[in-house]
Amino acid sequence: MPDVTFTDAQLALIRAETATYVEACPGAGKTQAIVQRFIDRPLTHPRKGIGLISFTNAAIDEARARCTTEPALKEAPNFVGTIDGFINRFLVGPTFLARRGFAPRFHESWSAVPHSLVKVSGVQLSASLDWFAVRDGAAHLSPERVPIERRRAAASLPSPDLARLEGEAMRIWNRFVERGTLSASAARVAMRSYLTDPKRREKLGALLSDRFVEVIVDEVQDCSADDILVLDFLHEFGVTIIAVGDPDQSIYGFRSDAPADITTFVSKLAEGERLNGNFRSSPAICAAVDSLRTGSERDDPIGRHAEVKSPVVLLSYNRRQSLPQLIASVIEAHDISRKDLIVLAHSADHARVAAGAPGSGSDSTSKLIVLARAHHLISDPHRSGAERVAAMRSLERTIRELGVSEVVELDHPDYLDACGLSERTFREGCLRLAAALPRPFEMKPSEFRAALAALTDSHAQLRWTSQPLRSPPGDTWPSPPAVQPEGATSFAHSTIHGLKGRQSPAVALVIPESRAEGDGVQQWCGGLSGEERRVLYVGASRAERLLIVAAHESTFDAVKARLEADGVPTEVP
Ligand SMILES: Nc1ncnc2c1ncn2[C@@H]1O[C@H](COP(=O)(O)OP(=O)(O)OP(=O)(O)O)[C@@H](O)[C@H]1O
Repeated sequence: MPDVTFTDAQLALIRAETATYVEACPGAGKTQAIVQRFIDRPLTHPRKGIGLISFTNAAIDEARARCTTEPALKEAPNFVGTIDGFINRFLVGPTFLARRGFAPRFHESWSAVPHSLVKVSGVQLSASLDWFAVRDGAAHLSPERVPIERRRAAASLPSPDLARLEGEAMRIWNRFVERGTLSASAARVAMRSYLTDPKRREKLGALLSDRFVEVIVDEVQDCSADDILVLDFLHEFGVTIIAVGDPDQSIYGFRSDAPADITTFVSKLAEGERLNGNFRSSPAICAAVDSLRTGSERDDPIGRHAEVKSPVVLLSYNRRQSLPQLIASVIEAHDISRKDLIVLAHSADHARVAAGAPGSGSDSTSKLIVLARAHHLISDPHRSGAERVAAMRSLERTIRELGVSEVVELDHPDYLDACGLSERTFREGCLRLAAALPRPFEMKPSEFRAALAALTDSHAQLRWTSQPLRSPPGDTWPSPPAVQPEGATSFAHSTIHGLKGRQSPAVALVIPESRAEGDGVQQWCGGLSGEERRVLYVGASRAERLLIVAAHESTFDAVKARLEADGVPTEVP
């Protein structure tokens, strides 16, 4: 960890004796301070543990890295992890086991679970189970969870079709839960029901207050209504809650179907001094962040970049493909090395293209196309580790869905048993399959299908069949993924959500086309608060020395005018 001298406000947070909430600006050292608290506190109670819960990996990674010198810190009775991990481990897992006699299996989302696609014959839209919210035993398609490119199709579904789709979603959901397969949202539904049963609540409360003396919560603004239920429950049973957050960085509202009342919860805690000093960013970046913030607070640049004079650089673009070159010229002029820049956008594909990396291609759910795309991503050395792992999971899931009739409906552990495989040998089998395939997008879909049909050893080992695979119309691939030209390099890139809690010396923030139904720039320039504006705020506040705002030409004038009106030093190269 960097050698830091904590400020008085940070020290007050590190040493608070009672349940406390502290609000802070971006880069205020919240994460640094709570990790320090986590390291310092375990001696406060001889037997009980401390929990550190975060919504981003930044705090978790930092805490785990610090624990390498004292490994006992991350062991029982302490806990370091996400709120999902906390809910599964301490609330849903043990209660489910006690009630049903077997332990549930948890998945971050349904997308990793085979057979979780919701399809109804005669209904145009096939839906991910992740797009539904379940309340009181009924599934509701939640438009905010539908990817933007499918949202219109979802919104225009006739009501009878929607009802059938929701009915089918509930049926699939119940079947999984019955068998003990739970996504994070299914675990929350179970948790809600456990916590509303007074006897169970009492029992769980006693267990948890015996286990934890304190739970520290980072990024509390990202709590859903269910997360608040957990914190409220812990507070009620006497576990000290230390919460830190920045309300303007709340960018996960789209995941919940009910708004979380964070204000009421934090009002039950003592309010610590706001951390206004921004250790991360230069003065121009702090000014841009102030402009993007809905409230009137001001960040004070107090860190090692407080003397950096660079203005915020504004770029206008028409096609995202033109951005890599424009960005390269800007960083050269500002003496920033390529490795110090990250391109950020709301959408992963926008960030990728603006960074000069190839796009992902079609989002079709046809199994042949899914396999082709997964194979392409796995074998592309320019893809990040995370992308290749996600592609591997998608290939594994598809192979399971292509299972022969005796195994296709089995739950994963039963499937492994039936095939005589372990999780490791199953994964190795899928990896071997991927390695044996030719490059799909250099041949016709029917030829790729024939190559899959010829993998008889793999069919026998993993018990799958290529028979249901169909070639797309005209035997041509719909929008195959682009290939990185030989010798070309792209910038690092990420979604804004993906860089939450972290920072980079230089950031190019890509603002997309203006949208008739409203967008972040309209909220910002119209003085309105809104999640899309907050996403821009989070993106801009990741920058340490140089912020490039690359705005589509449909929003550029508005962005420039707003920044200038707010006194932000800008430069248009
Ligand atoms: N007292 C301090 N002195 C010097 N540097 C500090 C201090 N506290 C934090 N920092 C540095 O400031 C940067 C931001 O810290 P940190 O990530 O903890 O902020 P944060 O409040 O969690 O930010 P955000 O909410 O925007 O993600 C880091 O580089 C950290 O090392």
